[in-house]
Amino acid sequence: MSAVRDRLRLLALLRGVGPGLLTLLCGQIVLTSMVPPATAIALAYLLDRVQGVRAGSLAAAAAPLLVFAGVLLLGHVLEAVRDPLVYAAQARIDGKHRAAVARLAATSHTIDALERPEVQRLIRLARADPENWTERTPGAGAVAQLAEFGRAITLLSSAVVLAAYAWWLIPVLVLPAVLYQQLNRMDSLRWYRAWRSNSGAALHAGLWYDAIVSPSEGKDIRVFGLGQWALDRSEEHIHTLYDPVFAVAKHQIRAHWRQLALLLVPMTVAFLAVSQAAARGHRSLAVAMAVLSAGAAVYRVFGGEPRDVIGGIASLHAFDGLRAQLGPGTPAAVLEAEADAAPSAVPVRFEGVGFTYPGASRRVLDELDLEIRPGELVAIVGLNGAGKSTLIKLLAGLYEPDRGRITADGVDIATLGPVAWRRRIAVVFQDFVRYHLSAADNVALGNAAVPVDRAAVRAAARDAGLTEVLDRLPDGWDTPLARTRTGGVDLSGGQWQQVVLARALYAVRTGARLLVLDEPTAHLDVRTEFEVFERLAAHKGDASVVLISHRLSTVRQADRIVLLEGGRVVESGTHERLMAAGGRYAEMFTIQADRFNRGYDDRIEEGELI
Ligand SMILES: Nc1ncnc2c1ncn2[C@@H]1O[C@H](COP(=O)(O)OP(=O)(O)OP(=O)(O)O)[C@@H](O)[C@H]1O
Repeated sequence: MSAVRDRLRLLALLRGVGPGLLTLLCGQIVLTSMVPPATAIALAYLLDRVQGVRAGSLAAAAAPLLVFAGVLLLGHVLEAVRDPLVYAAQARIDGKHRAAVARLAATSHTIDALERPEVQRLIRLARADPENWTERTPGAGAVAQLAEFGRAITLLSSAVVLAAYAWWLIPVLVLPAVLYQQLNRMDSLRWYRAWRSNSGAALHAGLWYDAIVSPSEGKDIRVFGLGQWALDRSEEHIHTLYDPVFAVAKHQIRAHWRQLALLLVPMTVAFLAVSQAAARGHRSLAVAMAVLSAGAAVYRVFGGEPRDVIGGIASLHAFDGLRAQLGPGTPAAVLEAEADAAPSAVPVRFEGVGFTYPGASRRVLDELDLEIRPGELVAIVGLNGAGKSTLIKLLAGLYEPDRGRITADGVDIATLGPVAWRRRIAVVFQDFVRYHLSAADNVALGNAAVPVDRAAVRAAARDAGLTEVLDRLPDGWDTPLARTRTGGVDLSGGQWQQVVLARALYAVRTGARLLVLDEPTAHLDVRTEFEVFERLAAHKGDASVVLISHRLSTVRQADRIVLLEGGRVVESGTHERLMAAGGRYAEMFTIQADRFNRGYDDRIEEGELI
């Protein structure tokens, strides 16, 4: 029953093809399915006439000859239009299906689900992207399923021709043919399982292959001389993927005699019987020819591709699995409607927040209390691994606390809804994204919810100290920030940080009231960093700012400095107060200042503190 439901689901995808193209495709399939029996009948008609006319005067055979030629010609035309029609239909279905997978993945507003290997596996399988070494797509499955109806028409109409001659031809020819197709389908299923059982190898092969051809990994590959090594790894994984598939294929070729026997034995029996009847004059040669060609058609209809249907259904099942993993989610339109277009700055509080990464045992945040007041510039400092970035990810709603809550003006941000909350905040992550887009788009992506405001883009770039960099770009604002794009350029790490800072400042100019920056100045030299900090303080308006930095010389200007250790806030106050208190912050600052004065890196590692 579920097999029927799966097939109906595949057919339902054909709605995405559009009425015009679907009509053409159905027409092509139905007409193609009628060609074999029509050929059989046209042949019988022709032979009948040829037998009946005297040698030398074949004029009476002209009409049946024309009919026969017409049927053959129609078959060729239908064959020729098949590929473009199928290609267009598959492309439309697959495009819509992949968009649905992306939409489903986007309904997950936290990122913990996307970090699960099972979710990534399901996304790859559901998307069925040929780039992921997937050969069978839902589009191919849907079209193959439709084509199976065409084959059923051929089978039925050929069976009618056969039955008109002798009913016993049905069990002799049609039943073995159905069994033949069943064996084919089982073979395809085994083949598909062998293929899927090593899909992880495809992923690894792809990773090494991408590393060889990508400009970023290409640097390491060349510097460390890893080219051949990476190629060998990629080939190893390809072998892991294909060896079991080839083994199954080899076994199937060897065992193919069963199918051959099913094909040849009944066909030989039936064809001998029909030929003999014609030879003895019991039936005319014309009828015998019609029966023989209809009998052959019965077997030809099973030349289809069960793998397309199996692969397409597997992709739909993966889509269901993904939906189960990600939960129902809330439609983006509903969340958009709930979001406030012009939020105001409000106090944000971490109240007894505890957090452990899914699958990890160590608690990263533990009973953390912190208040960010409206308009305040709070710096968060701490050693590597103290949990600073985690705190920001929770603040951005990318993970939910396992204990306690984060509130905005007293309301839990979890109940505010992700869109409403994210409209209020702008975040620059340590591992920010360098979009292969123009400089202007890279800044304007700070707020995709409003139409691009060129004046705000320019102002944000100016505030981030980016104007000089942009002035030097060959195509100004429209220059793509990627060397792999025509006319594109690559920026230095520090310049990229300024672009991303401008992105966040653009978000503030267009409505965000909490600016969160995770090490926004790590790539900047000390002077530029100082300037950026000054600009930030000057241009943040009434927005609150949370800033993470390892350079304590920069954060000393913050309204308040918060030291994170052991998953909680251990010190909080202005630079002067914390220095006067002589605690951990004062110790860190003194070590850093000393190292800086001696010309070393000013970061402090664990173990340097007493
Ligand atoms: N996605 C993740 N899954 C599991 N553990 C993680 C994940 N991200 C971070 N961690 C762990 O959480 C702890 C805190 O990491 P976090 O990145 O928040 O520290 P941090 O203070 O920002 O460090 P740094 O100063 O080096 O950036 C670390 O032990 C890290 O290994």
